[in-house]
Amino acid sequence: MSQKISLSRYLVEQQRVHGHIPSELRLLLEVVARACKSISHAVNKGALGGVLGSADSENVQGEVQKKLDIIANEVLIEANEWGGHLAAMASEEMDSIYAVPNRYPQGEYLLLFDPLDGSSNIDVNVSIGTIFSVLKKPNDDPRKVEAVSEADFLQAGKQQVAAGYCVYGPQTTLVLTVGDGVAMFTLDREQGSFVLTQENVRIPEDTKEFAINMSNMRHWDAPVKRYIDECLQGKEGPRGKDFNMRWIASMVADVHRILTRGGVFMYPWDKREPDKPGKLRLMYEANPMSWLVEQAGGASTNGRQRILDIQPQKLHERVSVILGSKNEVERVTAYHQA
Ligand SMILES: O=P(O)(O)OC[C@H]1O[C@](O)(COP(=O)(O)O)[C@@H](O)[C@@H]1O
Ligand SMILES: [Mg+2]
Ligand SMILES: [Mg+2]
Repeated sequence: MSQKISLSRYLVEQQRVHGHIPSELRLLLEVVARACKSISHAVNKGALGGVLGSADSENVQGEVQKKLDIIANEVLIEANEWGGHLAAMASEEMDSIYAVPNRYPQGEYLLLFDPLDGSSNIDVNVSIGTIFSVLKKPNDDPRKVEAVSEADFLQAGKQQVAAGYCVYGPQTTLVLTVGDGVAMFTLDREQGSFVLTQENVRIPEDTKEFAINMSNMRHWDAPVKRYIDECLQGKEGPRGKDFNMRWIASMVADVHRILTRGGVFMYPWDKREPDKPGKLRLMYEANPMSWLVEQAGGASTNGRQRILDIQPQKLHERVSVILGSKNEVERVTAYHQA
C-alpha cells in the first residue's frame, strides 16, 4: 500500500463513495476507535500505570473483575455517552443496559462490547483485546424520545450494522466490518492514528490448525471429541494430515490468527455446567466475531445452527462457538448432526 489510508478516511469512503454507512455510524465508529486507542495506552503502561491485578469485585456473571476490565469499560462508556448517536450501551461487565442521557433527537444505535477480552492474560503480558458490535435501535422515530429497553438489544447477530475488535498485542490492530468485507488497521503510535494495513481479508477454506482448550476434553460432547480425536491421529488417521494446535485463551487473539492464516476455533458446550449453552457470550463475543469471520469467507455455528441466526433471549446469553475455516466448521457441524 503506497499511500497511507487512515481509519477516518476509510470510513469517509465507506460513507460517501460506497454509501455503506450513514455519517452517524461513521462518527460512532470513530469514537469507539478513539476509546480503543486509549485502552491500548493503558495496557501498554502495565505495572507502571497501576492497571494490573484484580479489582476485588465480581461482574454480573460471577467472574472476578480485573482492574483493566473496569478501566476499559469506563473508557468506552465515557467516550460514547456524549458521542451523539447512541441510544444505549450494553457490556459484559455491567448488569444491565446503560441508556445515554435523554436528548432530542434520540440516538439510533445500540453499542455492545466486551471491554477487555482475555482477562486471564492481562497480568502475564499476553495479547488481549476489546470486542464490539453495533445494532440499530428498532422502530426508531427520531421525533420521539422513548425509553430504551433491554428488549431492543435482543436482535440476532445478522442484524448487526458494524462489528469489530481491537487486539492489544505486539501491535495494536483494529479489525472492522460494516458488511463490506473485513479491513485491518494498525495503530501508528507516532501519528496517533489507525492506518489501513489490510483490506478484503480472506480466511482459507481449509486448515491444519485447531484452537480449543484441550484440558476440557473429558467434558466434551461426542461430536467435538470425534473431530479432535481425528485431528490428533494426524497423517495416520482419517484426515490424512498432521494438525497443529494453538490456544491463547484470548478469543480476540485466537480469532485474529484465524483471520490472518486460517484455522478453526472452538469453545463448545461441556458437561461441567450442563445448563449453560457454552462459556462465551453471544452478544459481546460470538456475534461480532461470527460476522467478521463470515465476512472473510469463513463460517460460524454453535454446532447446530449459524450463530448469526440465533434469536437471543437475554442480554448475557452464552453460546457454544465453532468458527473459522469454512470446510472445518462445516465438518464439525455435520458431526453434530450425524
Ligand atoms: O480460560 P479458558 O477456559 O480457556 O477460556 C478462555 C476464553 O475465555 C475468554 O477469555 C473469555 O473472555 P473474557 O476475558 O472477556 O471473560 C475468551 O477470550 C477465551 O477464548
Ligand atoms: Mg471475552
Ligand atoms: Mg471481558
